[in-house]
Amino acid sequence: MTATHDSFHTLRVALLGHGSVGSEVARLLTRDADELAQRVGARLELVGIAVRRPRSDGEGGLDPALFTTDAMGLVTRDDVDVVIELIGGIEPARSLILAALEHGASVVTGNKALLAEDGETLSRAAQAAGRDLSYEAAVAGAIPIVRPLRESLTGDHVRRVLGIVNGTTNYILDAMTTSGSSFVEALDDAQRLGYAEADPTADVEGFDAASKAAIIASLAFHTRVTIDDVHCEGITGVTSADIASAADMGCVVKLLAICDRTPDGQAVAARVHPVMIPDDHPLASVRGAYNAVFVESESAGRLMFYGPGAGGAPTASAVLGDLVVAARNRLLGVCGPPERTHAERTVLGIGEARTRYHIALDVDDKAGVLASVAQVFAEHEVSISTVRQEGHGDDAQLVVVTHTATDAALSQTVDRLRDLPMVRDVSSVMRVEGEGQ
Ligand SMILES: NC(=O)c1ccc[n+]([C@@H]2O[C@H](COP(=O)([O-])OP(=O)(O)OC[C@H]3O[C@@H](n4cnc5c(N)ncnc54)[C@H](O)[C@@H]3O)[C@@H](O)[C@H]2O)c1
Ligand SMILES: N[C@@H](CCO)C(=O)O
Ligand code: NA
Repeated sequence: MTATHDSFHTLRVALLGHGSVGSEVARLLTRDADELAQRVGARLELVGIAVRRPRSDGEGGLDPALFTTDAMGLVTRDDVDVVIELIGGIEPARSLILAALEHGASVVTGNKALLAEDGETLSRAAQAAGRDLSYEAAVAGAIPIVRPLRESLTGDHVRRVLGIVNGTTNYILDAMTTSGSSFVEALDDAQRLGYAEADPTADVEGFDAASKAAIIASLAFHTRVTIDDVHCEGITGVTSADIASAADMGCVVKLLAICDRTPDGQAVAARVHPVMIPDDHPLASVRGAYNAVFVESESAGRLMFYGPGAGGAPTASAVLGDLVVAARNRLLGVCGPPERTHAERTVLGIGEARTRYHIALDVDDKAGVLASVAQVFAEHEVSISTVRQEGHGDDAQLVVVTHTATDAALSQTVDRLRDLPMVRDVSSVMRVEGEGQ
């Protein structure tokens, strides 16, 4: 028999932030109140929304009395069961989350920047309080990836996770590739559509993807990886020439987060940088603000998670999913499985990563140049996969794609190439993923 609304308990929810994601969460919590009550087994009452500036207009049809600028007062109310943090940034978000947990509330957050910087403090506080700390929205928006890594795959050995985890940069690279938009035009669109962070530097410089890589690596490899461990290069240096060069090779340029562990499982690494990937690679067809995450694990094999990685409504879906689970747990008087970061694995630097390079060199068009260039590769034990010359005379360019080598050897090779008198400029250097050794 279905319970009537009046027979339900009420759980009280406080929301911090009413921006792209917060406003959508508030809207759905209100619109779907009856259905959510059925799913949880209790009504979810939104008791306050913390905002930076006072509101009297009852934005989004909400009762103006819900809005407050006293976020700390809201999270420390004795009657709040779940706090949803959607203001972003390190402070005051960290202090608010810690205060909420200390006061007995479970916490749902989408704050990858904070989790990647100081997730350990938050998860210890949640464990000490016996409350849930959930953050599905923090990685790849709507795509369920945190829960699969934290729960579904926790009996397997994850070897590598490879993903497009930033919608803004994927949107920009896609627009530059397919419609020839400029970087600035595409970024403006991404901001207007609510994909970009409050400060879009976090997106375009790769920090947002690096935060997600740290969270993914921590969950996948059961160890603690922070933002400081992640090698990070953004897309501000990607030129239309790089995109054209990739197209000539049958590739597209994507910003990838790559998390892997050594075959013995003793060390892990996480990096974010632009790569060229072949057109027929599944990640090449991830368009617009969509995200995709590949997980390779010992027993499960290759799994792919794909979907909207940013935007108010998709991200609100992940937040509400966490909210329903946290609320059910509150009713049962339990909390979900704690994060297990028992393994203190070494985190390797970028120099030890094994990768391939695409290098474009503006060179003098004369005898012996190719031999001199090839000699530099040989000296660093970097094997060349393909080499082609484009143009002649003053326009001569050599495009070299290497086999796999350590990043340290590849970057030393590029430094030496810059010193060669017949190399006028190293016009493009980009790592290559996909087929080939
Ligand atoms: N937008 C997305 O697609 C997306 C996706 C996944 C995760 N996230 C994360 O969700 C969080 C919110 O993102 P958003 O896009 O909604 O941001 P936003 O900038 O649109 O909204 C943030 C809101 O918080 C308010 N705020 C900031 N500081 C505050 C404070 N001290 N007290 C009260 N209110 C304060 C701001 O006024 C704003 O309304 C961030 O952590 C972000 O990284 C966003
Ligand atoms: N700014 C982020 C939001 C999702 O985390 C992005 O563009 O992917
Ligand atoms: Na997610």
